[in-house]
Amino acid sequence: MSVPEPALAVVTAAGSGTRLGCEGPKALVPVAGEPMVRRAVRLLALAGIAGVVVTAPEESLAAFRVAVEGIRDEAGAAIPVEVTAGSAFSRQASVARGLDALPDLAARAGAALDDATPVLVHDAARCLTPPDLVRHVVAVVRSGAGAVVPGLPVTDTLKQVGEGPVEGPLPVVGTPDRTRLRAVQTPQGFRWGVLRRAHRAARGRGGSESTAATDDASLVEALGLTVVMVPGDLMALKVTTRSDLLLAGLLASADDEGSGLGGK
Ligand SMILES: Nc1ccn([C@@H]2O[C@H](COP(=O)(O)OP(=O)(O)OP(=O)(O)O)[C@@H](O)[C@H]2O)c(=O)n1
Ligand SMILES: C[C@](O)(CO)[C@H](O)COP(=O)(O)O
Repeated sequence: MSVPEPALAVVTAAGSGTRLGCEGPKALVPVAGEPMVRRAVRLLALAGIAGVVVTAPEESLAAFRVAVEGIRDEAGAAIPVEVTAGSAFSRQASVARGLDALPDLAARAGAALDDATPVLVHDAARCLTPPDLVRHVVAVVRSGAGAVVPGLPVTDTLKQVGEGPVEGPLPVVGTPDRTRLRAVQTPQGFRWGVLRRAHRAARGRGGSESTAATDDASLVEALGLTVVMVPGDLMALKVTTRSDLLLAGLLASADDEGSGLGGK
């Protein structure tokens, strides 16, 4: 049996954490005693990802390098982790910078980087993502999909609203059928050729939060290519607000103690 090509990842960690209201970079905030970025990269390594580029705030590169030192895979071997400057403008622009650093990272990891190489894009803020979900996304890319996203059915009724101030009041203009909607998570997985093409085509639009894409799969959709949805996992929640941080801390402590929490 042939050995599958190693998979690589870009972890986005250059955000400031405005909605969390933290003092320093959000990805350095600890969850159950471990900085979010370290936890996110460590779980990727345990899932067999061969090397990771981390995009960090430009002024905090040294602190991020310390935070991700000495991360090992399941067999105990250190994996290469490259910390590079992300963009203050948008997540999309940060991912683009991470992709620029990927060829050097692949060389350090002794991995090929050809059109079919599986490349994940993952949020440091989803720092509890189970290795099983990571492995599943990679497996679906290896089986031939160009782009794969995990997602969960929504449990609230969703309304579409008209124009107006965010705080409202706003007119309700529609109620989409929620059985066809999914709340999308990361890691999102791609064939390298597809991801590179999608980001190149969108390069001019990442300069501000209002014009940038909110995820990488939508850039692939914009090319008219197929994106496949697989079941997400509640543990892949995104730490955005104070209450998310509290919940993540509780879940991480329970999981670290081997409660078997997690899964769907
Ligand atoms: N310019 C940016 C913005 C976000 N991110 C990363 O993208 C992920 C998802 O972003 P989000 O949860 O919105 O983080 P922040 O931008 O830090 O949060 P906020 O919008 O509240 O400031 C995070 O891991 C964040 O670090 C990034 O790399 N570069
Ligand atoms: C990529 C993402 O996590 C998928 O749900 C999400 O769109 C990121 O949004 P954010 O506002 O940058 O946190």
